Amino acid sequence: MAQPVSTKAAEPLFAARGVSVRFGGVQALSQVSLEVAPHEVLGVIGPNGAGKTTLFNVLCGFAVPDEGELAWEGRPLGRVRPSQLAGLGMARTLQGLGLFDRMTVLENVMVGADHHARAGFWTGLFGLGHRDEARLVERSRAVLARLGVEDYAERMPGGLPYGVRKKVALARALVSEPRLLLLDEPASGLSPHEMEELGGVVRDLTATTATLLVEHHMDLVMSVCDHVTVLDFGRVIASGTPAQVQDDPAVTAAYLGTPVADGEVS
Ligand SMILES: Nc1ncnc2c1ncn2[C@@H]1O[C@H](COP(=O)(O)OP(=O)(O)OP(=O)(O)O)[C@@H](O)[C@H]1O
Repeated sequence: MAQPVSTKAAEPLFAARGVSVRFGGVQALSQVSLEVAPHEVLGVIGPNGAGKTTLFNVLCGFAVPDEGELAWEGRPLGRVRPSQLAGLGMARTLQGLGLFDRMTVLENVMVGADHHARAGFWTGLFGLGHRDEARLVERSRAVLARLGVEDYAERMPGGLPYGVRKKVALARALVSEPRLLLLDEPASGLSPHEMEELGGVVRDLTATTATLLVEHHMDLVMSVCDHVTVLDFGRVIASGTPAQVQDDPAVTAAYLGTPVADGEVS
């Protein structure tokens, strides 16, 4: 097996250390560690049941690990709550898009900016000054334009094509100008063209934002990620550049369903 490499020079923006999660008798995650450096794109892959969703939930603060910790810029976060992560400058998109059907696309995106609005968007609805609100509208429209869906700003999301709704969910995450974006299967349901566009957006974001994506589509992972962490049966079995993990026999074995011997597990 190729040795896991550490080619990361920068202090990690976000790190998980020794994270373990059990569900009854199932060890969903076992001593999982990873680091996301500023401006990098980290992919998390693994076969079905490898623990990707569980890890994503821990990173978002939705699930509390039995062991291990998360750290932001080197500082342990302790017990993490989703709202706390947003305050640090972290945004996420989930597999279920979670758009509000009774709000326009633009309003859905504005909701994502509550990290910037001092009192939060809902309070802001009643208390934001005109100038603040105008700025928020402008920023939300700019993000929609960046993703090529500004023409849908006044529409309700319900009847829109899935690819458009997915971009709206991404716009809602981006409007808070996060330093770290967590994406759970961002390419699922997208056409090859939309997937390519998504890859371009994620790469462009590296100027300001680090991204961690959990993804099944290997083409996307291999083309946009700087580093990839591979899970199998809740363990990290490989990590390195896309080329390194692709050449790793433990990764091939995991995807072919061949159990990896204990000695090969890093
Ligand atoms: N709430 C739960 N209760 C019991 N077991 C669970 C629960 N959630 C996940 N598991 C188990 O934990 C393990 C990891 O599941 P997880 O959903 O994190 O994997 P995954 O890599 O996201 O899988 P997939 O690619 O199929 O979505 C699996 O064995 C799964 O059955």
